[in-house]
Amino acid sequence: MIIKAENLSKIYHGITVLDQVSISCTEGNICGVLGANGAGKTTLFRILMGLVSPNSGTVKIYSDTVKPMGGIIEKPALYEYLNAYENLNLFARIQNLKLKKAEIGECLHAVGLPVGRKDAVKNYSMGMKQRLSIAIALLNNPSCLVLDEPFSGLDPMGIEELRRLILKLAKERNIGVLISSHIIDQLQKVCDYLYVMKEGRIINKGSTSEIIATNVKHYTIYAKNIQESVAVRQYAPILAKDSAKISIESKEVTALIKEMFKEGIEVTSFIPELDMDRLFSKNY
Ligand SMILES: Nc1ncnc2c1ncn2[C@@H]1O[C@H](COP(=O)(O)OP(=O)(O)OP(=O)(O)O)[C@@H](O)[C@H]1O
Repeated sequence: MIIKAENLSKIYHGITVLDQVSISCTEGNICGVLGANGAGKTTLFRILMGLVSPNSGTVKIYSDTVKPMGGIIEKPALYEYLNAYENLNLFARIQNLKLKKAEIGECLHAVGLPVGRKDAVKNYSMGMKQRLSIAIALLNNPSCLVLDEPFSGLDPMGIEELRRLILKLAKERNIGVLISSHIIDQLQKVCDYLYVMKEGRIINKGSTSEIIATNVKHYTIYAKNIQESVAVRQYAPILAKDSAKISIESKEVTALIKEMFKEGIEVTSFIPELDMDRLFSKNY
């Protein structure tokens, strides 16, 4: 265990924006917090980072490092007119860290940024700014990395690259990572565990595979000869040229795939589509 928060509540101007929220993250694990705008994700992350005090509840951090938490809350805060090297150097000095040029180069390399680029970060893409902010958050070798909406503003390639970086960091450094988003697709491909937040409360939680299995509404199957499948037809599919959208219980999926295999259907993908109403209506 790296971080364990229990029964966190936060009240702003008489309004409860966090209500008895409990959340934890272990070494090497990536936990996602999914919630619509205003659900309380940023407030929760601010409390976990020690930037805001809760009205009640506890945060316990299990780490020997001096600064166990690192993170980005809301958008990357960089010195836009300095270059990447100068940004890292400045943030290191603010924290009393004396890094050699080569060490700064290593920090840039670790997040996949070019080491030799000399121009100001105002020229960087959003994805590069996110990477640089992560490099800054990693300066103290934290045990837990907190990333608030890290995918926002990124294009699909940028999202994929950032996902890969997060997976690499969690694995190589054995750190816990907490990520928030209001888009489940952004979290489900990278998170081991998901918390679903609504109006300041955790209303659903579980391993990502459990959450997907219990909240899938439809699957879209892609296969060139899908129209020939008798097995698929029993699910009253919505058929397109080489795809079929069906409603099926997740426990029946394996049997259907086996049937389709016997029929010689050349399945290229089987994509689950989550039922957002179900996901957000549960009362955990
Ligand atoms: N400093 C503050 N003072 C007053 N109200 C606040 C403050 N910070 C957050 N809130 C309120 O708390 C609620 C939760 O906001 P928060 O930013 O934590 O949600 P969020 O899930 O991160 O949303 P978003 O995705 O839009 O950032 C909102 O109603 C917000 O207006």
